[in-house]
Amino acid sequence: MTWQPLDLPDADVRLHAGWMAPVEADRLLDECVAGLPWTVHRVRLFGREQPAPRLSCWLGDPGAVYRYSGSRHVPHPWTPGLARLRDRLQALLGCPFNSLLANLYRDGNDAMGLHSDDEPELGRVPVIASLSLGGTRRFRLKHRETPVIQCTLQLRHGDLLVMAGSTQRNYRHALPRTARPVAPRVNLTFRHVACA
Ligand SMILES: O=C(O)CCC(=O)C(=O)O
Ligand SMILES: [Fe+2]
Repeated sequence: MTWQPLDLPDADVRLHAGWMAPVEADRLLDECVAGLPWTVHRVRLFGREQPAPRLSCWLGDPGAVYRYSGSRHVPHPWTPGLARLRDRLQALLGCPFNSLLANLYRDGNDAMGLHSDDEPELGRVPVIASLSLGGTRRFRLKHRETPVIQCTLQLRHGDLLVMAGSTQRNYRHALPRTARPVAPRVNLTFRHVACA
């Protein structure tokens, strides 16, 4: 398998199914679940602060402070394994990543609602590289202006999804809940934030 561009107007989304080999993905999943300082972030939803339905952790370079859903996040330092993965993704995609949001979806009740990764510090044309580990989950993309333009992908263990260009400006994305029994899933989204 290699890169598959998604056929979506006003966007640049590419999926490399099985980008990371299963053995390596197994090891990284275990390292992340056991080794990252997971917390429940608070998110602002309809004007109210509430606990996010998932566990999360920010990692990054010391200056890469990031505002997300109304809170200010100072990153944890890179672990050796995640710093190596960051270097690999920078070389592969030819762009810098100084920050990583890791999410742990413990079961099908954990989810992420429709949003864009369009905070000002990500810049006008952010490149977001997202690695999926663990249980397969659905990922939805929905056009902002024309919501009938949407697509749903299944993200599997080792899949790498890259959202670039005008994707964040024109689309929102989500990881919906599911009633199906699903294994825990870790998602690693590498980003570049402008340092203050
Ligand atoms: O879990 C996913 O695949 C999506 C995560 C996401 O959209 C985010 O971290 O901003
Ligand atoms: Fe996102």
